Amino acid sequence: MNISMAQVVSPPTILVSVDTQTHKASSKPLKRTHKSNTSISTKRKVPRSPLDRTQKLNLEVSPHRAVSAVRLMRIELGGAFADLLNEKGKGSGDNEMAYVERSLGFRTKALDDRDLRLVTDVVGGAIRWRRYLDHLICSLCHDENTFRSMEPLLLQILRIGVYEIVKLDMPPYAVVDENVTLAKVALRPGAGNLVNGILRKLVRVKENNSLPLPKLEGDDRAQARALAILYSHPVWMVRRWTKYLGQEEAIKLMVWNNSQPSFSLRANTGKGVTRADLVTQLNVLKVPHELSLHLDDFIRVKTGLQNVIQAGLLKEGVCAVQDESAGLVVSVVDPQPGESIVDCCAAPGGKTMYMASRLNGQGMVYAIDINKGRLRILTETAKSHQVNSFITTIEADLRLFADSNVVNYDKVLLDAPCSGLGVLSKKADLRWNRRLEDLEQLKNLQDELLDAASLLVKPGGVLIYSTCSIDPEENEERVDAFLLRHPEFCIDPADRFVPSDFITKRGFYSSDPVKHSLDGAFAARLVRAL
Ligand SMILES: C[S@@+](CC[C@H](N)C(=O)[O-])C[C@H]1O[C@@H](n2cnc3c(N)ncnc32)[C@H](O)[C@@H]1O
Repeated sequence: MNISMAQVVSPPTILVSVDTQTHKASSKPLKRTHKSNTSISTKRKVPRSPLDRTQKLNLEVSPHRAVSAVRLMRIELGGAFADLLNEKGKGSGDNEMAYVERSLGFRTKALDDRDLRLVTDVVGGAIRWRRYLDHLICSLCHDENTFRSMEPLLLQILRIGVYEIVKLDMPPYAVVDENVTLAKVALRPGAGNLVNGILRKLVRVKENNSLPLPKLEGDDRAQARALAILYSHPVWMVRRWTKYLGQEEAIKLMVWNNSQPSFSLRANTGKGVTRADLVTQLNVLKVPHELSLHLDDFIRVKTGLQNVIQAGLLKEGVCAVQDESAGLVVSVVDPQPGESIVDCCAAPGGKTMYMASRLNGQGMVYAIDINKGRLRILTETAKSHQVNSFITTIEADLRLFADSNVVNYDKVLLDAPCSGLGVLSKKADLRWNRRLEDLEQLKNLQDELLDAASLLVKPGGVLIYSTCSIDPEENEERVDAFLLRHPEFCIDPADRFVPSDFITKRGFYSSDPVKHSLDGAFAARLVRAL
């Protein structure tokens, strides 16, 4: 098959993409009225002289708290992504301090490795536990209005303090003092007094074992509201999971979502790096790891990802951060040398890279995506992974591309835009940015993309539909609706490609965060009649 770039590049992209990266206005449970009075500016300023810098250096404030407060502001008000800020690692320290200076008016001493780990823990934790923390802060305020009108920076400082005392069990009076200092220096003495009052009350109620938390009692709605505070999730998610999984499993899922995420690394065999090579490198870096039980090229890493990033292993394309649940989707595709595979919603390219490396030097992956910026990342990654000769990128809306394209392919992967409800442990802020209404929009888009993707499958070829959601309405229900519209397709059980533990009664692949300790993902293999 020959498909030149001129034929396929950039049909007009007229529809806006909706994917797991779409950030919507957050649906906060405890609404607050105060407008931001601390700007999160992204403007570059003229570089300061070294003298200026020393004058603005504040040695009283603990660096990890100042940086955490500013990161939290950037995430909540500026739309930055928690996981991306974490991935930047130590190298971004200077830039980070510039943000601190612009937002707080002073610099702190530079972050050391311990500070950096604390920033990751505190920021991730304060975001995940936001609803729980806000409930405690509001309960300990003089009155509800004080909470509702609290300025954003003050609230972030309190969230940090409460999280450190209640969830990290840090020495309480040191936490109180340090956060009071931060509030005084970054805001004003009165703000420090408020932080002092609330955190001291918290220490007392914690010591008496009487944290003001709701009881799990009353009707379903009341229980869902209580669970939403106790496990810090939106009420609609609690209700949905209670309906589909039952209360006990819903709680286990929320506990998983609140736990420190672990990561997997994939050795880049496309570049000739074996898993044994990667193990050697991780040993040199003293990064604790375990071999994946399910995939030959994968290694699990619970801590030490920062060391891997700092050593340049990702940048040099030695390995990629990829969850095993996503790797197993590629196993369901089962790329074979010589095949032509379309990756319909490809960017930023995690699955594209793995598929290309499994072609063993023969065949082509056509990577389509509507988002130019994300496709650019895919192209760069393909170069550093040395699989660019086996990938053709196509910037297009799949629906327009499929309508105008006459070529049929062996395999078509549709890794559809979805709610991302399976990856909430890794994407700490996603739960607050998703709304129930998003699901309806996403389901329509998924149906349209499935119809479009099906046009690209050759007779006898395979369509693989996947998501990183655990929601049946985005998974099995979309497949069922598709099969009703397209009787020329039928289910091809995925049990030949992934361990039976991941196979549902109907032959779909499904990873369950609680059962498998992986992200939640889904994939269905659908074969087109000859
Ligand atoms: C879940 S992400 C894909 C992740 C990717 N498969 C990976 O493994 O890295 C969904 C992607 O669908 C793309 N997308 C959304 N609507 C699209 C459309 N109409 N046509 C093509 N791509 C679309 C988004 O830009 C986004 O990159």
